[in-house]
Amino acid sequence: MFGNNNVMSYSQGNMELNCPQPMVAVSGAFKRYTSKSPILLRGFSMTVPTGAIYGLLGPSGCGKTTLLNCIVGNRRLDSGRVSLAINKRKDLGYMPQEVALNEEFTIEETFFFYGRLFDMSRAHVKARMKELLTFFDLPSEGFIGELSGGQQRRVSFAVALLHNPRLLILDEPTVGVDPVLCSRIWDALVKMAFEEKKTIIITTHYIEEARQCQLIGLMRGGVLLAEEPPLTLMASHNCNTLEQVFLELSQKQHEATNKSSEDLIESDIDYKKLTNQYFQPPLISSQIWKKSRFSAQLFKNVVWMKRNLPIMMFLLFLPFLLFTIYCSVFGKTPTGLSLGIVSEELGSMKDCQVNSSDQFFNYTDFNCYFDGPLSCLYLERLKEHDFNLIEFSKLETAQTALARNKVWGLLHFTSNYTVAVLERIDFGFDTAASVVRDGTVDVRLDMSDHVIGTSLQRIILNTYNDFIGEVYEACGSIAEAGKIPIKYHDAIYGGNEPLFSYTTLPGYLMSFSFYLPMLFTSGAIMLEKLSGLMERKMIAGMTMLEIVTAHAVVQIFILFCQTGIIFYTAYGIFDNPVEGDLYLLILLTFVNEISGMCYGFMLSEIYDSDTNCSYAGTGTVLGLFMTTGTLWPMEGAHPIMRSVMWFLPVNAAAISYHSIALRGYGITSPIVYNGFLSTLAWSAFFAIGAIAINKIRNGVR
Ligand SMILES: Nc1ncnc2c1ncn2[C@@H]1O[C@H](COP(=O)(O)OP(=O)(O)OP(=O)(O)O)[C@@H](O)[C@H]1O
Repeated sequence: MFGNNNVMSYSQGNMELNCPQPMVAVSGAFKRYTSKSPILLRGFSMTVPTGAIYGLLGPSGCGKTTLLNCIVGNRRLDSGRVSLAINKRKDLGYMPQEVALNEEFTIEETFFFYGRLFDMSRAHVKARMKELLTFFDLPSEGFIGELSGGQQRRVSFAVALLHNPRLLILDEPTVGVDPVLCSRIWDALVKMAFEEKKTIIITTHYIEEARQCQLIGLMRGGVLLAEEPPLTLMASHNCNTLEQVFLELSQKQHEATNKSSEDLIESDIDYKKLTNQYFQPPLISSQIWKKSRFSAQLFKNVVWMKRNLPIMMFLLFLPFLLFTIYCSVFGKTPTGLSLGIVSEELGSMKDCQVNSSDQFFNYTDFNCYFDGPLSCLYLERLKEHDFNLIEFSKLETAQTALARNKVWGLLHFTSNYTVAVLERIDFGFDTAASVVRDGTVDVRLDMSDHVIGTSLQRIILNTYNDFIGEVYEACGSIAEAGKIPIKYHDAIYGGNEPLFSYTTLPGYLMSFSFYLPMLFTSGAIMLEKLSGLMERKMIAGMTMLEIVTAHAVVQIFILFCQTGIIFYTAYGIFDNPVEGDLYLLILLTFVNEISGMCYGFMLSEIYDSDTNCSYAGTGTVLGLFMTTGTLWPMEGAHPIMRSVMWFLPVNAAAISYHSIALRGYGITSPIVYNGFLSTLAWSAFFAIGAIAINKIRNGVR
């Protein structure tokens, strides 16, 4: 058929205008997008006979594309009926207004993708492709994204014809096509309708090219103004052009209603009363899952990954990068902190190095012997904690340094410190208040940083405890007599000196492993939605289940790689503790990733804009991150928040992970299996939510 310019002339009398079953019949159609948006169809009716070319004309924005979408079952009418003489999607060829093709595909891959979708054999696709490429004057090689706009539209047109459908719906097919090719296309359409009894519905803004249609439907204000052959229309209105006819009919409608088309659309009618007759779209129930369509979508996903290697590398490198940064910088005890020292009993801290035990430091009155004054001994113990001790001769200067953050803390010893400490030990209950005061180390801290401040408090106190124990020993007692009478036994979990990063790793890992799949999934689905690819594939018969399962296959492959990289970084390169079963941790991470993926699906169903979708995703994960114990333990939260946090996604998984990794609990522990159950329940909730939203918004498929 294509490439043959010897087109037969075709008159309006050849179609089956009075055939018993028209190819497309729309009756009493009502449609608006939201309760606040204008009514686009107000009891609209049209009849398209089998074997006709039907030109649907109307001003821009009057709802032509919306109507076509309702005919092909991509959108639901609010009320009214669409009847089709076909019942298989394979019999429908649809060319949307936008190009809606994968830019990463080559021309050949595009044909094979749609061929596979329609279950065509490879040889058949090849033969049709050759024919169509010649007809549309297209190159046989090259990426879609590298073709000109006009060439892309022609590929889009050719794809609609690939499977030789009985009903063709073409939304502005001749935009961007040169006049010569345009005339060839119209010849071919006429021939398809005449010889092959194909039915074609076409919208166009070039009203005069619609002369070649057998029937013209003039749409305005949500209704059909006329539905007649073009010559009849022109004759009955005494006009030479279709454009004049359209203007005249619009004028008449305006005068009859005394309203502009916009006013008409927004007229105050009781919409709910009018829209109580809903009929299922005829092409709605295609087979829910078909191997050929699934494999077409999987093929598309694999090609996308191959053509977007930098993004793929980034997705794999990102976990390594983030966990390397986390394990290198997060949760370690702060070191090298500057501490100011004012010791009035020393001329200078250098005096601590002078060993003159025979004169000053031999406290024979107390039977105690030291290498230097007691402030020296305490400072020696503090130095073991990697402090940078800075000596100040005056308290005022030291306080100024503290105020200017030159030091994080300030320790002040009185001139009588050593003797006062020893007198206090010696006199016990009889110690004078002035002695207690002289034997006290005055500590001033900069607590603006909670972690540094509490770390300093802990070290200063623990070091004092050890120091005073040594003093007691030197005075002939036992160390414990001087120390705070509390004995810490070895910690049952977490070691005696746990790093903060050990505690926070579960929350961080769970938040991150939820976030990445959510981002990738919502991004991939939004990309398809916004480019019109999703609609086009679904009109061709692909189901949401096939799209989701094909995506899940790819996503699970990526998740395997990412999980491996995360665990290798956290436990192979860095030495984070694992008391329990490593495989259980990996399984929990994987389940959590699946939950993130399902959340990504749900978000992509809720939002129509990728920006809103990624804001919502990032926002929720940031919120969840706060509740996972990464930044602060849940036990410190407000009681209401504390009771809610248990039911949030990611949180139970993080708690479960914590117990496996740091306490060595197994799957039989309630805290562990609750983490699994909660994550699985959330996955199910997100998946069901995604399906429900999809059905509510787009109709059952
Ligand atoms: N998904 C949507 N949600 C809300 N409004 C929409 C949606 N799609 C289209 N519209 C609005 O519905 C109206 C009709 O759009 P439609 O694309 O059906 O018109 P059209 O007649 O095909 O226009 P054109 O000839 O310019 O392509 C427009 O005002 C459009 O903004």
